[in-house]
Amino acid sequence: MDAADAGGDGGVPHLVFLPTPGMGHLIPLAEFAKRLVLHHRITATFITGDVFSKSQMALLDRLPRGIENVVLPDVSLDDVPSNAKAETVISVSAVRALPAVRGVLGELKKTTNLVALVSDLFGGFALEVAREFGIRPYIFFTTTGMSLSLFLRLPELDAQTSGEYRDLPDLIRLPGCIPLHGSDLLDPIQDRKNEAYTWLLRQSSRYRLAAGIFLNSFEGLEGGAIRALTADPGNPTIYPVGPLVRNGGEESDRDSSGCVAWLDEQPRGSVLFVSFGSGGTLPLEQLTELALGWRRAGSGSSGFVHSSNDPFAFLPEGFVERTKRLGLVVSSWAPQVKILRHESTGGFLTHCGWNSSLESVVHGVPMIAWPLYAEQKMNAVLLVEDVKVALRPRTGEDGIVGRGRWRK
Ligand SMILES: O=c1ccn([C@@H]2O[C@H](COP(=O)(O)OP(=O)(O)O[C@H]3O[C@H](CO)[C@@H](O)[C@H](O)[C@H]3O)[C@@H](O)[C@H]2O)c(=O)[nH]1
Repeated sequence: MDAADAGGDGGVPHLVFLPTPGMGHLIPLAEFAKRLVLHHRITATFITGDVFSKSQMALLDRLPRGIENVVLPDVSLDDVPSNAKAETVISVSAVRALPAVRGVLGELKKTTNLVALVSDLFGGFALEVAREFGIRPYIFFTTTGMSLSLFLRLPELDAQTSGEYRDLPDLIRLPGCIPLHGSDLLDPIQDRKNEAYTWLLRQSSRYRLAAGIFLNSFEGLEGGAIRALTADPGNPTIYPVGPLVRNGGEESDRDSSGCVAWLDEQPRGSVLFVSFGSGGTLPLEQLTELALGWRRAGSGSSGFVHSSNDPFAFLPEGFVERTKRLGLVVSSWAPQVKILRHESTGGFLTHCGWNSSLESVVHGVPMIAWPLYAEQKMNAVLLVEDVKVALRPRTGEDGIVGRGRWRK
């Protein structure tokens, strides 16, 4: 879509972006908005909520002029069970926020040349609202073409399948994609009785209402999937706009952790960077095996990142002290893009979040795939078996990757 195509009767075309909370969604959506505003005659409003974290709001505050942010009051989730899965919580919040979203759209319709709404992958319900206001509804899909293919086929797959997908005897063949075991499909569809599954089904069945879907991937990486998605006349227009990754020059990437200064001192290609994204955690037993395996590896060094409030408390006693010369442990947010593009970094042990995967591919860093949740197992299959830019550690019968398997 370009500015001319956006149409409207006068004034700079204005877009509304509707992200759900979570850095993995916000970072690429913000990157997309930034490029549209800087390279096209477009202005934009992000609609967020009180529930967005400080660092998420800071990221939006740093966007260029021409991008505003409207913060909606929190919706009540008192009736949502405390053990509800993230996909349920996000979908319920998204639906309950719709009246307030309508209010903002109504105002923007009066004051701007509002032409389109772009929501992230949980935005199925907002597509209908955009149509109510006579503006074009788009999805920005923050992960792979392979996952998008699954989302678009989920209603069909649901109708054809009884029982759980993980018990299907045959591989699942999404068009143009490497075949998958049912157990590799994304986590929230692994239990079809769980509400999270019903919500994803409801979300994905609305995808065909979209005027188009922006996909954060590219043909050089997922040629088969993207060609099949674009060739299917039943799909909305697919725009493969990836890889949309930050360049490492952002304020959020400043080196308060000392990572870059430490990397400057290490030999070229010698460092393994370990990070499980903005929300990944490991069971204590696995974290201990990983830490001890790393120490046993001896030569080579690691940046080790963990996103808990007090990650050091989870490491084996004395670990930080004993590994001081071997590597660096960072307690919170690390300047990941700066680390990946540093010449000392030779590998990345990652949870296979799609932004991390793209950042690694863009900077030519081979990966060790350690998927944890969401669609990460699917991403791992793609990276290991199809694109062949990652290896996968062997898991023992107890589901743990032992320290020996970590040896160089
Ligand atoms: O210390 C840190 C930790 C993370 N990041 C950045 O945060 C983003 C993390 O994104 P991603 O790698 O995609 O992980 P998640 O935040 O876990 O992403 C969620 O959203 C992704 C996109 O939909 C999905 O692929 C994942 O499975 C889902 O968990 C990346 O840009 C990282 O560079 C940092 O800069 N520093």
